[in-house]
Amino acid sequence: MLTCDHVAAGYGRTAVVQDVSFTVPTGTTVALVGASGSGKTTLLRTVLGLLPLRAGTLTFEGTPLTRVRTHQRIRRGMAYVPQGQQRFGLLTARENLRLVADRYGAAGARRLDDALALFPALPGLLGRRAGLLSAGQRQQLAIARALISAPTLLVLDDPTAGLAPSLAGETQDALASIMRQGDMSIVMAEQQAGFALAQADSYVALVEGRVLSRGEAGADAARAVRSALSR
Ligand SMILES: Nc1ncnc2c1ncn2[C@@H]1O[C@H](COP(=O)(O)OP(=O)(O)OP(=O)(O)O)[C@@H](O)[C@H]1O
Repeated sequence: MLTCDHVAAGYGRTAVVQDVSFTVPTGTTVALVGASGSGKTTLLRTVLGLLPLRAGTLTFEGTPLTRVRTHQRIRRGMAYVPQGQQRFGLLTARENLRLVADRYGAAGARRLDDALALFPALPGLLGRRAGLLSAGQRQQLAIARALISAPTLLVLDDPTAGLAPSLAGETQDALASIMRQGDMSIVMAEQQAGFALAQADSYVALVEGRVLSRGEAGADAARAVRSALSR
């Protein structure tokens, strides 16, 4: 379980995220929605420890994260898929996946197969350099790589933003399947307040870095939040 309690974060003199509180109960998904620039990425980077916490508390699996660095958070079970994945572009897709799978022996090999089964296009692309994949294919590769580490908390930054509808649909199907399995907690940022908000267990809507509303997710919440955010 992740708890964000009155969290604040920003850059230089700019306060971006202010007084944000929510929890991600184990095995559930929280959709983090808000317009471009509302602070979603800033908040996610703070959860990972890539940006310092300026106020409030972050607690993961019962432990305050104040002195826990990013690599330690990852070792404790967090995985982060940033928006617009560019890393390991010179390695093939297969090498990208094996790099992670090899750390986990037989379990890693099994999880690699499971991850490939979620993304029908990936098996045919394994020999291609990651840098030559399309943005959507690279996004799928990045999610697959994160899944192989069997995280307890998967943090996804707008995983379908800017993707062609067919690839966005495939990625959404895979994410919906992961959510249904309920093996991990998920925080998923989304600008469009669409798929994530409809499918998640709960949501947090941000406006200018502050919580506009939060509650149970679902189709009704998606409609209400879209209407509130467009005002
Ligand atoms: N490195 C940085 N230095 C200074 N300001 C930044 C930096 N990164 C982001 N910002 C500012 O912080 C604010 C929030 O940005 P953030 O990327 O968190 O928003 P977002 O909700 O994730 O947007 P999007 O949906 O477009 O990804 C914006 O005003 C942005 O200009």
